[in-house]
Amino acid sequence: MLNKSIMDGDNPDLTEERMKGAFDTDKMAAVIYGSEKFAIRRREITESISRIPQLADSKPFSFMTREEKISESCRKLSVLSEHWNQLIDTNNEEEALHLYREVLGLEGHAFSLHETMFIPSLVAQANDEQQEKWLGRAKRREIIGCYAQTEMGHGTNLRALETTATYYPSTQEFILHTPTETALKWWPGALGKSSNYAVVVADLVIRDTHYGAHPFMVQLRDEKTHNPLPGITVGDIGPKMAFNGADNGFLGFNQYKLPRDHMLMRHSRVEENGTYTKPPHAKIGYSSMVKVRSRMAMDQGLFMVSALVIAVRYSAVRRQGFLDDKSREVKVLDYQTQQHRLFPSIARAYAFIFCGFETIQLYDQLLIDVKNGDTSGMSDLHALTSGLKSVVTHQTGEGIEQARMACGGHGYSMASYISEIYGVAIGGCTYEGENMVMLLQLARYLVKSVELVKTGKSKELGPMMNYLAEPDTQIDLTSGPEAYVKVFQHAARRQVWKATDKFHQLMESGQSRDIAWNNSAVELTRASRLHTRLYIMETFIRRVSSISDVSIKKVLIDLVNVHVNYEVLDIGTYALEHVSSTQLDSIRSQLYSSLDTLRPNAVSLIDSFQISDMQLRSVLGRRDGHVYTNLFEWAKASPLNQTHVLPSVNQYLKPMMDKAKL
Ligand SMILES: CCCCCCCCCCCCCCCCCCCC(=O)SCCNC(=O)CCNC(=O)[C@H](O)C(C)(C)COP(=O)(O)OP(=O)(O)OC[C@H]1O[C@@H](n2cnc3c(N)ncnc32)[C@H](O)[C@@H]1OP(=O)(O)O
Ligand SMILES: Cc1cc2nc3c(=O)[nH]c(=O)nc-3n(C[C@H](O)[C@H](O)[C@H](O)COP(=O)(O)OP(=O)(O)OC[C@H]3O[C@@H](n4cnc5c(N)ncnc54)[C@H](O)[C@@H]3O)c2cc1C
Repeated sequence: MLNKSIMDGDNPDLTEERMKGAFDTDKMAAVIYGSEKFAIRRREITESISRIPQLADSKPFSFMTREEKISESCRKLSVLSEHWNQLIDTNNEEEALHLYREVLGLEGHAFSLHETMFIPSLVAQANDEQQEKWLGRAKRREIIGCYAQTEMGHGTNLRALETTATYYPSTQEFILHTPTETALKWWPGALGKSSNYAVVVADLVIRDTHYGAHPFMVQLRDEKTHNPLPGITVGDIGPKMAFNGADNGFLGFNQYKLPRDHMLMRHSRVEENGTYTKPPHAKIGYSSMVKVRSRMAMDQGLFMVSALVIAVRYSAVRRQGFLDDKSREVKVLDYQTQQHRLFPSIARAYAFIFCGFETIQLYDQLLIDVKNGDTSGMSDLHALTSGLKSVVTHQTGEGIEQARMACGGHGYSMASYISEIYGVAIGGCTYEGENMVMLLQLARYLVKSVELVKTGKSKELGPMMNYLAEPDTQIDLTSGPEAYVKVFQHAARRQVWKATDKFHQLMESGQSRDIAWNNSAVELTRASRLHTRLYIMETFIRRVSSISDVSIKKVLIDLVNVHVNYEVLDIGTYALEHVSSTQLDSIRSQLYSSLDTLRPNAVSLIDSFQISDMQLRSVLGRRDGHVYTNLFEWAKASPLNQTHVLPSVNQYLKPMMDKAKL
């Protein structure tokens, strides 16, 4: 059986699709998840979870209130605590993430930030002694932590954080203080009600000198009673667009005392007498953000995949309208418009995940290098992940919204669950650095790269930047995907140079650096997007070229073809400088034929992600495809349907109607 999802009793329309798939979905899962070993482990973990009934949802998420969601996730975490070691290798981050996604879903929970930022901050920022003291406790989940950096008045501009940590050599203590309302920490996930510790980022002050943002390990609550400690004001910031299983919080300090060794001191130090040692790289304290950004291509790719699993399966069972055969309505997946809506996003999702694997590995390597005193890779990874997180989150939002619309009316129902996926995913456009701001961070690097080329120092260009120094050449579009890479290189190069020239010219005309930068910013962000999309395309092609299995490679080449044609058309206005409108017409035709080629494998391509029904939490996207029965059962379970006559009818509507009858 090539598609391992085929099961007796499934909707025959889906079974038909699965039979059509030309490749083994287990083998594809091994490619997606980086190794056969991990793909197998994922399935084993999913299987083991299904044997623990207490880990199942007690009722559909979409019928739960916020309080119920928080309580449900805490209940499951306590069940999980009895089973960690039997379910996963607790030192394996990817296994842990899979377990969390399966059991707790994507709406957030008490440990969301503990695993993603609190522990990584201790790993990267605490010295050996401090790790000895806290890391084990955190990993054993004796304590729950979060990452408290953003303030009500400042998130992006870390240099303006107002929370102070003032060192007093006389007592060898820091005093943490929130001087104003705007200095309240605001947004940190799991801060409001769950965490009893936090890595707090505050402005370090010693003898009236401000040294800027530094991380501190801070106990927030009593370990026995969980009550806030004296001097701490903490609470939940209220409901959000999505991610409401998480208690994002606020936090204020009133002259809160902290022992000296609670500043995380792997890279910068404050001695007993107040002598300050600066870190080997000014931005080394930002590493936890880089860690999360380096994960985001993978995580966002998986968000998009979840929406696509739902939309593609649904499109294979939804019949509406006619093509040639007037005796039976067609599957909506057969419409070219539906394919155009969904397939380029499938391609992007694969591409994002392949990029994600690269950036996760780059971060892990950087962590080792920095520990060995080599910080030279920090700028490259910062630039790469800044651009990638911005492009990927934006395109994921677009893809999920298209998936919702592809499901027609049912996509708008919470039964599809797509709106929740959308709400959580697009949070990524904001968290870990607002997208425009992060595109501008990459732009700094691009501008510097052009300056290197201009001054004859091309040899010093960082990875991925050599194309900026190359001359424009004639492009032969018949020479395969590499030709499309050339189109992107031309377009990105031209835009990067154009934006840099504009910036330089404005400065030469007398504008200050900051004003000239601001007046070039839209062009600069365009340059960053094109550069990042070039990286995504190159990574996708490189990964697919490295695959040896013939049937897997064949379908992924079909997917690459959808990708390169779609992407070049999508940047048509930039590509027009290098590609004629006749060539664009021919790319259009190739896109339509590549959609057609991909069609028989569409369901198998999304099944290959092996996202369980439990993780998907979508009535519309279930593996069995019995959409209408499942939908009706779900609606009947709505709390509103537990009684024929609601109290509000008796209290308001009926008296109103009765009165009108008199
Ligand atoms: C293991 C199991 C895990 C289970 C978990 C289950 C989870 C399930 C998934 C659920 C998904 C949802 C998860 C939700 C998680 C949400 C997490 C969100 C957390 C946060 O949002 S934390 C707060 C984040 N905040 C930010 O990102 C702030 C953004 N701002 C900045 O980063 C900086 O202020 C900024 C913009 C970089 C500017 O900094 P600044 O100091 O002012 O620097 P300059 O602009 O002046 O630049 C100077 C110079 O420095 C270089 N630079 C900047 N940053 C870096 C860096 N990080 N590394 C290297 N170099 C850096 C910059 O490029 C400049 O260089 P030049 O050479 O040009 O001078
Ligand atoms: C779901 C979620 C979870 C979060 N979790 C955490 C957490 O765990 N811990 C934590 O500390 N924080 C967390 N945050 C906060 C988050 O990191 C910040 O909201 C984010 O960094 C953006 O900062 P801001 O809110 O200050 O936006 P602002 O910077 O105020 O952005 C507003 C607008 O101003 C623009 N802008 C700002 N500066 C510039 C500039 N220099 N140039 C051009 N335009 C600019 C932006 O592009 C944007 O359009 C979370 C946020 C969300 C939504």
